[in-house]
Amino acid sequence: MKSYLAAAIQLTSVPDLHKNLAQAEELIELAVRQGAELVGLPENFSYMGEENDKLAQGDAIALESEKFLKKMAQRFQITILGGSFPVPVDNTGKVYNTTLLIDPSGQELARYYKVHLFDVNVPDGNTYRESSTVVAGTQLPPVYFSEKLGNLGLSICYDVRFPELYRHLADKGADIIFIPAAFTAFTGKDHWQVLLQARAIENTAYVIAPAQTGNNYGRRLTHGHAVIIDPWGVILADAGEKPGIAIAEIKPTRLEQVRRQMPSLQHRVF
Ligand SMILES: O=C(O)CNC(=O)[C@H](CS)NC(=O)CCC(=O)C(=O)O
Repeated sequence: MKSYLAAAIQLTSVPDLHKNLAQAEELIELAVRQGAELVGLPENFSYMGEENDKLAQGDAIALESEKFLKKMAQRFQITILGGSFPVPVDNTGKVYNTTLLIDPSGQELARYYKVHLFDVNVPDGNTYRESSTVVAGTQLPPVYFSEKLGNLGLSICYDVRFPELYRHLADKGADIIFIPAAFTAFTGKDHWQVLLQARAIENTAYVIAPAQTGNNYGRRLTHGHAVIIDPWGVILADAGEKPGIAIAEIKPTRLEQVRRQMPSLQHRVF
């Protein structure tokens, strides 16, 4: 593994596929100009909208999103995580909430279907029933072993509340964990940063957390603050509340140092 720059992209995705891809492309290009070699996009980067509209356009969103990711990876010679997008599941009328990791040649390296679905009545009055349109994945997420970039672990958004999933990634050797999200503004203000720092600290791993921000549609407000966190839990970059990027250096020497200073992964009893 070498030292390199990684970027977490922050978007306000809306119910307009092509507009979202154009916004994403601009920010990917900005990250690449600043030297990023690994770039992550947030959950539902290509479409945020009413569940029924998302389903109705499911095939087009899935196809265009995957094509877009491959095109960006090849054009800019980067490894890219397509935070998530819906992929229709045969004979169900539903989709998998899917994240894809693509290499600079456009090859798919890893794929994960979100396991934990956000079926929550948020105390601000908004109700979420992700399971009404999404089929839960049944497999733990993969770790992709990259000689250059380190071992890259995948996850999506609400997963962040389930530490056992990240222990699995740590057991598999994850050095860098992706947590792309569309966190609600209401839960995000109290939970987002704390949960992300906890996952970084307890697994002594970098966390790259691309995010949705602002008013995506209707009353849907997302928290923003795409961040990159180091294995000690320090926030290296924070995109704030507007669309933009968080960019920071990923360093193998820092990983080794923190794992020497705090060898908690080696002290596990259970
Ligand atoms: O709504 C959409 O259009 C797209 N889907 C999402 O944003 C997903 C599923 S509803 N959001 C989350 O998982 C938020 C989790 C969260 O906010 C928390 O854990 O507090």
